[in-house]
Amino acid sequence: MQYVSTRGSAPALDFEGVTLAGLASDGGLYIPAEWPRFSEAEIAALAGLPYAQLAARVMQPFVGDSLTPEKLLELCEKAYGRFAHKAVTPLVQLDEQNWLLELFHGPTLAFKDVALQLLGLLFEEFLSRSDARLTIVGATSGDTGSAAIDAVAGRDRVDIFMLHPNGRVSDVQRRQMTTVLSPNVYNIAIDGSFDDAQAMVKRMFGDRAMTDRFRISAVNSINWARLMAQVVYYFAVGVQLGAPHRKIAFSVPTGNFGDVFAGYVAAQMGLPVEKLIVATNVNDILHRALSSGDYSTGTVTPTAAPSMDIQVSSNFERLLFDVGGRDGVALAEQMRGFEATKAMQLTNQQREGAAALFTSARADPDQMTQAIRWAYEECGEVIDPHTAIGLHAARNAGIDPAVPVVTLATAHPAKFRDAVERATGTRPTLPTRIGDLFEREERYAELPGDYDAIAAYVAEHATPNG
Ligand SMILES: Cc1ncc(COP(=O)(O)O)c(C=O)c1O
Ligand SMILES: N[C@@H](CCOP(=O)(O)O)C(=O)O
Repeated sequence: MQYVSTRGSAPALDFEGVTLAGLASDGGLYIPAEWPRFSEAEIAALAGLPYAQLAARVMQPFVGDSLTPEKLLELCEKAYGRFAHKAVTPLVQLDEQNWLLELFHGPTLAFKDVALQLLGLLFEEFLSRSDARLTIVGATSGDTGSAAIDAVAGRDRVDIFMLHPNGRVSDVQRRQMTTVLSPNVYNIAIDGSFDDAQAMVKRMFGDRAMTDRFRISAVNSINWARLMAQVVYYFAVGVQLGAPHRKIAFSVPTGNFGDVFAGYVAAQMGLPVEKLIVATNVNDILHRALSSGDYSTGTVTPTAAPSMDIQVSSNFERLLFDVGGRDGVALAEQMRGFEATKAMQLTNQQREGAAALFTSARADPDQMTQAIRWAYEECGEVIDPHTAIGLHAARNAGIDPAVPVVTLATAHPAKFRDAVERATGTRPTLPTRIGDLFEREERYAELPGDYDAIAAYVAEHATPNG
């Protein structure tokens, strides 16, 4: 399997290459040169498989020759063996039409673990084949940070620098990152938003002074391997609900457009998807883009669903590339315009291509609270604010009642105890494995939202490659 950049000028790479590279050298994102396709019989044969086996089958076409099937299965069994639920991603029925796909049973209680537990092992495997070492630079609005840190803490040949917006993540989210005291882990609280942090991370990939000394890589969903591992649970739930003989709709709480793009990939591979519902909070650039073609940023508004407080959604570029005719040169020009003005209009081809599968909705704080309350009072389920935004969108999308609608439950409610308590009157308790989180020592640096300061900090602490 070869991967090409959405901006057309970086070299094509294989799976090992894109995993270690993270972002393409032309500033684009890597995407498979073509989508692998499963037959109906191959999809039907996934039913009933244990999660790790299903994962290895779904991912093998993307991995190609970079790993043997046996090695891929071994890594999947190791990664998903750490989940607290036997099913790894269990499905819960809410009413006749609505279902929740619980993605938060991994070590750090959010859907990010599903991909990052595997990515940590992939880094280890690929680095063991040479003398290289990695400097991972990541941005988090709360959940990627702890999941990535858990996946690489204490590993040889990797340093991780994780930027989070100071004061804009929940106290549980912050402590899940900052109480990991391994010597290869560096947490940095920056003045600014997640978007500021993500922009600085991307800039570092193009900074020769850094890339000449360090092999920079990514754990955010700009790294293709992240998305690949997220495609798996769409197939896992699909076959449980009747695929390939029945269509399924998915409602996805969305920020960086990674999770919902994984659903798009599953559809390209043959999963019968009725609709992908892109659910946003008031930081609604994606809802505006999909409903009117207007992709223009405003300032990021802090909300009770902080992990979705994002305006610049990296993976939207992958969708624009795929539905816009895969013209990297034209997209590079369009993205340059967006980077300069913070606004762009989707082309007709991009709008129509996206509309075939995507719809969108926005939830304000009241609608989010009402969705938490509905799930609690009518269905006996305690859900987190991000999941609630997805559920609000699912219940209002007007999907044919015969089609099951699966809302992705992206975080454990205990990560957002204040918001859940306000809505339900009940304060979720922390699972026992992090029950002592508030007694643990914290360590992190506080830096201005200034690229030079961040680059200097990384250069001072990272171990050079070679
Ligand atoms: C709990 C939670 N829900 C939803 C999202 C949005 O997912 P994505 O960025 O893949 O769109 C995030 C962050 O990414 C998150 O942490
Ligand atoms: N919501 C994320 C933001 C980063 O998204 P990613 O999926 O690209 O890593 C977070 O919680 O950090």
